[in-house]
Amino acid sequence: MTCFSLFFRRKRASLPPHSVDINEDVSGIQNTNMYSYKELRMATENFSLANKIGQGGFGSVYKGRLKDGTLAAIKVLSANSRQGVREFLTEINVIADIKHENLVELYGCCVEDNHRILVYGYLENNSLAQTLLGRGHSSIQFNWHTRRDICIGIAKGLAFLHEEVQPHVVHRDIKASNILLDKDLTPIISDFGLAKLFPANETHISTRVAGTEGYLAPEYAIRGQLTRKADIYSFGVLLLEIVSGRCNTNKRLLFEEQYLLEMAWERHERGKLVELVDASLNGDYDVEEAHRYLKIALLCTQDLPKLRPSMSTVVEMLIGEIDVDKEKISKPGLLSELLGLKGDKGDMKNKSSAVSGDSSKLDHSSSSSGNITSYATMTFNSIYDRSN
Ligand SMILES: Nc1ncnc2c1ncn2[C@@H]1O[C@H](COP(=O)(O)OP(=O)(O)OP(=O)(O)O)[C@@H](O)[C@H]1O
Repeated sequence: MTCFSLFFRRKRASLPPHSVDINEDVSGIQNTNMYSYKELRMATENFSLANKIGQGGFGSVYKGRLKDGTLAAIKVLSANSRQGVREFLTEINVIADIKHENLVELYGCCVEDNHRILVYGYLENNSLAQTLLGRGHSSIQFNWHTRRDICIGIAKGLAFLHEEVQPHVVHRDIKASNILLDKDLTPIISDFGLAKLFPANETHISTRVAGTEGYLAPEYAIRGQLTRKADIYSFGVLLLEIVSGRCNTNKRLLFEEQYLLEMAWERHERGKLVELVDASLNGDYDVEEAHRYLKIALLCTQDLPKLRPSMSTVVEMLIGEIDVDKEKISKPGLLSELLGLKGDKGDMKNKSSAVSGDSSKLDHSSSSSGNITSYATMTFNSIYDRSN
């Protein structure tokens, strides 16, 4: 096992199952409504399959009607939850006091015997992963205006967490499946189980890496250095997904098309960024705006965290208040330093085999594009694949 594989034990790597006892201190929960198990059982008709609306790492999610008639999404921590009790507590700790139109609303929780349940506002239109990026049929029309509004809404929610909430919140798991849509297709950021609070005087912390493959900022994935810029990187990846209508990684495609971020950098260098816009829009979009959005995505996914704009700047860029054309985008490069792989392509090839032992993908990457990010992503992915 290489040292890198420690980072990537599971797709949603965090705590090992049962690392925190179910009875971990819940007595401190004060800042939210406490529901009785009986009320939630009645709300969901005894947690019936008919009311089950989702399944995540945490456990099952049910739709239910509370005593006062409000519709709710009721998340039941499963006995063998890999999200764990600690994330249950984090979720309450982080969002119970926060209200924003782009953040999920926590109505309360239930802590009774071994039951650990979270109760949220119910959101009618599933997640972006299930709708925009899902393979199944979705009745939602994601036209350009809708996509633009979704991008702006997510950015505003994140800017609020990063810059207005005290202590600041880093979400750590911004991705398509954590963006839910309400009945008006307003995007709502959910799933705060991995979030970290940053007191005002702390700019970064070193932490165990948790998050989702494909969205992880390199400095965080490699060094565990967490700042708000890690969320901004993930947001950049998500922005690319929304504009292009595809997942960041799709291993069923031709090799050259498997990694969306690679494609974006490659198109950017050829001055053809706009080729990435979702073909299903049939050209019905504002070309300048779409180009701007793709450029913002690249600004957010620059290797050096300090070069990535803040979230409030991203909001201004998205709504057109800052001229993105004047912004310089720094090509990938830092990854090679982080991996200790400075040098020419030949160098990278040799070291790649040494690190991962899987030279076929890496050879392909370095010879086809010579792009260091591409190379490093391949390294990440091969390490990741083998450690799972
Ligand atoms: N507030 C909500 N309103 C409506 N549906 C919800 C709500 N919260 C969750 N869901 C549904 O439940 C599903 C599972 O959500 P959950 O947050 O538990 O897991 P996930 O984010 O999909 O996966 P993971 O836990 O691995 O990140 C969602 O995809 C969504 O369909």
